[in-house]
Amino acid sequence: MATAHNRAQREEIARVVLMPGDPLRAKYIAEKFLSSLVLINDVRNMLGYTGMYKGKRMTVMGSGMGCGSMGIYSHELFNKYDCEVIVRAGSCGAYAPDLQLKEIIVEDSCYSESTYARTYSGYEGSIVYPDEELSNRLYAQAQQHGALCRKGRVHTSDCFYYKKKEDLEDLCGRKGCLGVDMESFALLHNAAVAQKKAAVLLTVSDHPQRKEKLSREERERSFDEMIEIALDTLWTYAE
Ligand SMILES: O=P(O)(O)O[C@H]1O[C@H](CO)[C@@H](O)[C@H]1O
Ligand SMILES: O=c1cc[nH]c(=O)[nH]1
Repeated sequence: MATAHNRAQREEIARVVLMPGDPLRAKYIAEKFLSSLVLINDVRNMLGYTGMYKGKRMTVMGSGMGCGSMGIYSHELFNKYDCEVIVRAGSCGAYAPDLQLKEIIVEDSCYSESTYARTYSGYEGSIVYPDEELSNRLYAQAQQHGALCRKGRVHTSDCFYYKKKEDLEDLCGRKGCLGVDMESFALLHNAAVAQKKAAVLLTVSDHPQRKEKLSREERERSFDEMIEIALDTLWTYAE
């Protein structure tokens, strides 16, 4: 079948998918954690692999950056490839002052001012939710791994760089967002519309208030704890 953005045939993609933003992180994950690997997509270098994890079939594929890119890939995975479960494993910036670098957030909701959902489906709300059961399983798995982890709301922004200073009192204080990423809103909304399951795990990579951040190499390769939590949780849904 293939699409304009994905050369995989339907049967080459598993029903459960792990999606980091960075396609090179997808390659790293696939090569480190999966066996019997097959490269199933490299259109636009958005690398995707299908392989075995602890005896079950899974796909790992990049989403790219921003709601536009995540919107395309997750739409196709849910609606053209019949995927049932997608977990995003990404990096995020911290808003909550007491978050630590490398701390993990399991999203319980996502706020955005993005027009993505309105454009996609006519949804007028600014908050979307993950699949509750999937999210609870991610959190339980994080606790089993002994990870430094908290559950909470995340802001999905269309901007990584801002000319106007972010209103942290509004985003963190009033709206209750622990941190910020750029894709969760599109993934969770697409899943809700398709009546499929999606959830998000994020590792804190930047803490602007504390002037702390991870290096480029750390963003590509140091998220093993989050990745294992995501894979072990997806395993419970895999065939
Ligand atoms: O690490 P990933 O998953 O790409 O996520 C975050 O990192 C990128 C910005 O550096 C954005 O895509 C943001 O959502
Ligand atoms: O969206 C993001 C991701 C990582 N760090 C940020 O500051 N923002």
